[in-house]
Amino acid sequence: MSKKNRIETIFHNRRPDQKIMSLFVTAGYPEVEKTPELVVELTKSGADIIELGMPFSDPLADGPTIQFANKTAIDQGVNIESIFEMVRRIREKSEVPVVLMGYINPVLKFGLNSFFSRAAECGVDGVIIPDAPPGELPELDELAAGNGIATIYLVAPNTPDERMKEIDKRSSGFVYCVSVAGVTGARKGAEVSRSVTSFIQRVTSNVTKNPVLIGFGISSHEDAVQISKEVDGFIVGSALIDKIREEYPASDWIQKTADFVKVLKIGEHQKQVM
Ligand SMILES: O=P(O)(O)OC[C@@H](O)[C@@H](O)c1c[nH]c2ccccc12
Repeated sequence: MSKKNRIETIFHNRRPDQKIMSLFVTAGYPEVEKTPELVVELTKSGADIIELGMPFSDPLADGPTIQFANKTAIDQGVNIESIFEMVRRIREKSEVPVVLMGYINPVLKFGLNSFFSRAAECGVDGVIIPDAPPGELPELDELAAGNGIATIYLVAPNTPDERMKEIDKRSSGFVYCVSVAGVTGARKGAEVSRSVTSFIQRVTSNVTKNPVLIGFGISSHEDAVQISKEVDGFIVGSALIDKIREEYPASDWIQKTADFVKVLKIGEHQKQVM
């Protein structure tokens, strides 16, 4: 992969005690025109990586919050081409690593070859395609690598050790550790922390080449700190979208969302002493 990949740079430059925070938003939610501005503001509030969801009508791994965001975006006509345009606009203002996250069908329909070359042109740094298991589409890995784009694969509690090693080998950028079996969605803190410790130990002993980010169900700074202790950082999606949904369409919805992100990153207390 090319040296300039922004995801690599982020992990390379981070301080030893710093947890990388990746935020997921559905491209075009709540408004197509606002996605670039929202992303730039999230970055100013501490997002280290942005995952842009490519909305799909049948999002198998997603819970109600992201399904709702998907539907809102699709109803506004969001498609892969318009998402590339959003990334291009983000790049006018920010060097934040952008990962496109979505399902394989629309990508295949767009054409793998043109998908990866256009993605690279617009400044995309990585892809997460949960229903394209590592090894099943070798041309996807080749095209991504050829265009300097990281392929981020997922490990889950039901992934055997040997498979985790294989996933690590085939991944670049980072490995996405899905903390619980099930779909995306904010969960209560206790539920997040209880069952995952031994799973995380298994992940950190099998995934040795790539950094590991953990996601699914994180909704507060406290959850994030606790669950990411042994890994390189964390991912938040549904809780952020819930927040946007709560604030939108008041005129200050972006600012309110950005404030929520500051607290997610550093905690309520630190925010007050800043
Ligand atoms: O929403 P949560 O529970 O905070 O989880 C992150 C998640 O939203 C994001 O990374 C994601 C959105 N759709 C997915 C599908 C599969 C895996 C991960 C995802």
